[in-house]
Amino acid sequence: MIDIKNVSKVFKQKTALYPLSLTGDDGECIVLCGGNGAGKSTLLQMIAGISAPGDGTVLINQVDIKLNRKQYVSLIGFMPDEFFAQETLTVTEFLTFYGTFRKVAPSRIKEVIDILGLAPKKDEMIKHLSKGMRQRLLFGQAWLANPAVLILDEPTNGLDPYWIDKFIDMLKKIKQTGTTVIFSTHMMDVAAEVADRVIFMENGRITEIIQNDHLNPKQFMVDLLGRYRQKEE
Ligand SMILES: Nc1ncnc2c1ncn2[C@@H]1O[C@H](COP(=O)(O)OP(=O)(O)OP(=O)(O)O)[C@@H](O)[C@H]1O
Repeated sequence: MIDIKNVSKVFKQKTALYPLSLTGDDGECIVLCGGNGAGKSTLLQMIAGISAPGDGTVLINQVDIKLNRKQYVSLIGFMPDEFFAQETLTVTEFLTFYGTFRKVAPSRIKEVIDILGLAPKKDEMIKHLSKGMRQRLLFGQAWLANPAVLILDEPTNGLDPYWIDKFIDMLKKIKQTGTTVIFSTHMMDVAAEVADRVIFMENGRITEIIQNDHLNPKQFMVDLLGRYRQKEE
């Protein structure tokens, strides 16, 4: 579970996040929505421990990164919005590299490659992969060790409709294992399918939270689209 208490972030003079608190339960999926510069990536990077909050704390399963970084990092998986690795590594080498830190068995690496449809590309260098394949690989890296909390920055960017549907199915299964999932997206249909809660952000603040009661999926979609269009106007 995630417990965010009063975190804020200022870059030089620019406030990227005003003090914000949020919790995410085991098995819950939280989706962050909002326009460019709303603060979604800043918040996700703070939960991932990549960017330190100016103020406040983030706890994962009660662990504070400032007190036990090693344990904190072992509890999370993070998919950034851009590729960050040496692109001359092959698909298998890249996942093996990350798997080594997390003591992931080779059989699990193979399983993730298969599930993500990357088996035909397993010996291909990352630089030769399409955008969608890179996205799947980045997702695989985050999910590899079955973390307690999965943090994904715009995971469906560049995915074709087939892989968007697969991604939605995967997240539904991952939630059932008790993993807390938090991700950002501009795709309301993806949010409507998997979110238990959708958090709208604007200029570094939470502006609205829409809870999914799972009783009326159509109404949830209507509520999300209504809120999204309101923001666009
Ligand atoms: N490293 C940085 N240095 C300075 N300002 C930054 C930095 N990272 C983010 N910001 C600023 O913080 C604000 C929030 O940015 P952030 O990337 O979190 O938004 P976002 O909601 O993820 O946007 P997008 O949908 O475009 O990815 C923006 O005004 C951005 O310019």
